[in-house]
Amino acid sequence: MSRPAAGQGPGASHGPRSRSRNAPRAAAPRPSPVAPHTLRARRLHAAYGDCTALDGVDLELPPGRVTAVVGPNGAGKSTLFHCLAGTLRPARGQVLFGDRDVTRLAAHARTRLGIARTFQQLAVFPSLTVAENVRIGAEQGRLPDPAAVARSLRLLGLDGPVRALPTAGLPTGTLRRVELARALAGSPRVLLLDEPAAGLDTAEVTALARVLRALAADGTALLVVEHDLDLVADLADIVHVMTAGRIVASGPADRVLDGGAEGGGGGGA
Ligand SMILES: Nc1ncnc2c1ncn2[C@@H]1O[C@H](COP(=O)(O)OP(=O)(O)OP(=O)(O)O)[C@@H](O)[C@H]1O
Repeated sequence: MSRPAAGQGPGASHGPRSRSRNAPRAAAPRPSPVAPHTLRARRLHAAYGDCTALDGVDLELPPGRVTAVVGPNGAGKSTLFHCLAGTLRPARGQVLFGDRDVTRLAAHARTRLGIARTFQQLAVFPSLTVAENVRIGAEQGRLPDPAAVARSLRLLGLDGPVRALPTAGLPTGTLRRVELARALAGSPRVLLLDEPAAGLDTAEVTALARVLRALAADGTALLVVEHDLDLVADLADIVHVMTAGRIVASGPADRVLDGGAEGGGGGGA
């Protein structure tokens, strides 16, 4: 995702150094238009003591697209995820939601704006039923829409008898669906997914991919931080490879993942 620095891009050394006053004015470079609900990280830096976790990361999550971040352990994926979700404040850089700077906005306030997340370590309330857990998502989200609870339960196949069961003791695959349904019940515009396939079997991963594709087709922006490269290849419109706190390659999955992303490689950006 690296971009040429100002003055270093293609053609930067060409053209006259000065031009006559009457020469036609070249069109001023315009910032590319940003869709109103695009979540963006700009030049993010984060550190834990002496350990640099993010070293100038740029990322864009456009509506209707699945964006994946992959890379070896310790690359900085979770740190980036936390900065986007609002559970970690970067040392430098910005997080923008459309034109709004949300860098200093707490996680719950971002959820209200429509930035929802799931957790790598499942975080459902064990004594509450499936439906009660999902209802919490509707209350905390962008729109307090009671119909969204039923819709989310249906989308995730949780609208049968399981909806009335306490979540304690339910299998991991079901709990992942509960988490996702809870996030969706708030009608988010952006969905941040931290290892959504962890602990799922092949059939569950296939079903998950189908749901996530449908959400993107409906206009939701998705971020998937994931070790399951088959899922990433199947799902992502664009893949960013992180190593040592930087994005070192970006592009379509078939190009980027050929380089062996989990080993820290990756194709050309
Ligand atoms: N709480 C913490 N305290 C100190 N160092 C941390 C902490 N969390 C992460 N780090 C360090 O920051 C760097 C980035 O870690 P991060 O968890 O963001 O990477 P990751 O790509 O998500 O790794 P994984 O795939 O293992 O989850 C690593 O060097 C890690 O050891």
